[in-house]
Amino acid sequence: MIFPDANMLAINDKRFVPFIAAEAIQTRIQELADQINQEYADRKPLIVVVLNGAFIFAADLMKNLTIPCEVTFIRVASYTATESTGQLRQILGLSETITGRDLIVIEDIVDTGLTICEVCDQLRSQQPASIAIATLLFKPTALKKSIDLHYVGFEIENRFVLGYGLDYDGIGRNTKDIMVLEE
Ligand SMILES: O=P(O)(O)OC[C@H]1O[C@H](OP(=O)(O)OP(=O)(O)O)[C@H](O)[C@@H]1O
Ligand SMILES: Nc1nc2[nH]cnc2c(=O)[nH]1
Ligand SMILES: [Mg+2]
Repeated sequence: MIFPDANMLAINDKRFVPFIAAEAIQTRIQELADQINQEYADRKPLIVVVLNGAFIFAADLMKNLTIPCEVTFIRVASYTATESTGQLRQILGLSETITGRDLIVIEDIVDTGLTICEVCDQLRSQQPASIAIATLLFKPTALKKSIDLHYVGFEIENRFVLGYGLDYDGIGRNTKDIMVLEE
């Protein structure tokens, strides 16, 4: 990945080095938004942002959308509630009726895919008209569940990344560039 202004970020014992530059991120987001603007030209999608990680990507993507759209924010509970069917993480915060709506779910990263699969399964149970996924980052070699990703910013190798919404231990979400854990 390219990065023009070399620098380094240290958090606790970890060192992160530049990986995807802010300019490259913004250029790619504009391309994704152009695609969404075309494909949803005659629809009014509901943008479903998965907090916390996706908040910066979602904001920049939405600024480049020219179609009418609404936005809502959900969170996947970090605790697990054991039910007879197995382990289920709840979706918190969804107050809208999504039945019959065209949903675009926004994630910062699809890694194992477990989070986005859970989110989509639970959204699907309320019978939306359609669900598309937009993720800024995708680690294909880490994927544990097969999932159809409609809008992918960057496919990356299986390394821990940080910045532009992504954290390490709660820190580091506020960088304009994406950094990677130094090997
Ligand atoms: O594909 P997966 O292996 O499930 O990983 C991806 C998820 O992990 C991160 O969220 P996290 O649960 O760490 O919470 P956060 O968004 O609040 O940082 C990221 O924002 C995705 O939601
Ligand atoms: N910060 C961060 N969070 C993640 N959640 C799943 N994969 C990652 C990653 O590579 N970095
Ligand atoms: Mg997340």
